[in-house]
Amino acid sequence: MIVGEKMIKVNVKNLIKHFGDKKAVDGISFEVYEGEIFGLLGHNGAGKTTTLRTIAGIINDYDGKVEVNGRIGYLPEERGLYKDEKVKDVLAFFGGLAGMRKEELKNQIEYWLKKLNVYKYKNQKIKTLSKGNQQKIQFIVSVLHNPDIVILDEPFSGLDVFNINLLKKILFELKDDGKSIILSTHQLEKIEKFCYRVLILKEGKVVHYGRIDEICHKKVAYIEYVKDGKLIKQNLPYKEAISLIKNEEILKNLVKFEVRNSLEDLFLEGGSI
Ligand SMILES: Nc1ncnc2c1ncn2[C@@H]1O[C@H](COP(=O)(O)OP(=O)(O)OP(=O)(O)O)[C@@H](O)[C@H]1O
Repeated sequence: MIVGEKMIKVNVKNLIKHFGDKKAVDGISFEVYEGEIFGLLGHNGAGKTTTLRTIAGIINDYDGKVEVNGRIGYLPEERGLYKDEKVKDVLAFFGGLAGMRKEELKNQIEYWLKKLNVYKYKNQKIKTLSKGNQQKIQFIVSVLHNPDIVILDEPFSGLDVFNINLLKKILFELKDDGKSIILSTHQLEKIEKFCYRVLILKEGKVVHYGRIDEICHKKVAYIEYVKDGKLIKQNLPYKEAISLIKNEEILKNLVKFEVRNSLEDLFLEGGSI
């Protein structure tokens, strides 16, 4: 589907997913375009992994609509490779599963191992590699078959600063090549100024959705006041907060009023605006 100039690669509409009584994802909607890095943010348990697994086709029983337009590569949160097998054999196995031809597979394995600085381990068993290097091999599994949409669940966890930067550089290259990257993280500092657009989730619901620069520049006020003996805490659009404190009763009982606009603030409070 094309909207304006942009090709939509993933279209999620009113997605709801229950696990028993637990609503893990509660009616979220968003789009991911061709050639962008899209961030899914939220604290532990916010619903990020469930959303990514649904897009990846691992979860099939859900309400709502999930349209995927292209081939998917997926780095799961729970890392798991065949630890007693050699790096090159594991990659050949997964590439084969994805339908890659022998010659192409050989070239791609070599290309990616070199790109991620792990070529020298190609004949070693997975279990002999450090955690970070095992993760790099698992990342290679997710991109080896040249997917259009790369889904990465917490791709930076377990990597040192050098490798985080290496991975970021590679993700930028993939984006410039027209791929759509969807990644999740609970570490904000890892994605600020990196993802172009983000979806912030809290308890399965969308708290913010849009361009990171717009979200950060949207003026928000955090307000605390006592009403009927209860402390009310709210994040509100700045103008709304101003008109609220024009109410004498609220002004009299005001505990805190702060103007906020950084992503970190919005993320931490998770208020609805
Ligand atoms: N297979 C499952 N069975 C039961 N409950 C589940 C299952 N998977 C997820 N949940 C619940 O759904 C909610 C959302 O979980 P999810 O893993 O999607 O969150 P998350 O944002 O990825 O968290 P984290 O950062 O900790 O990985 C949590 O309350 C979790 O306990």
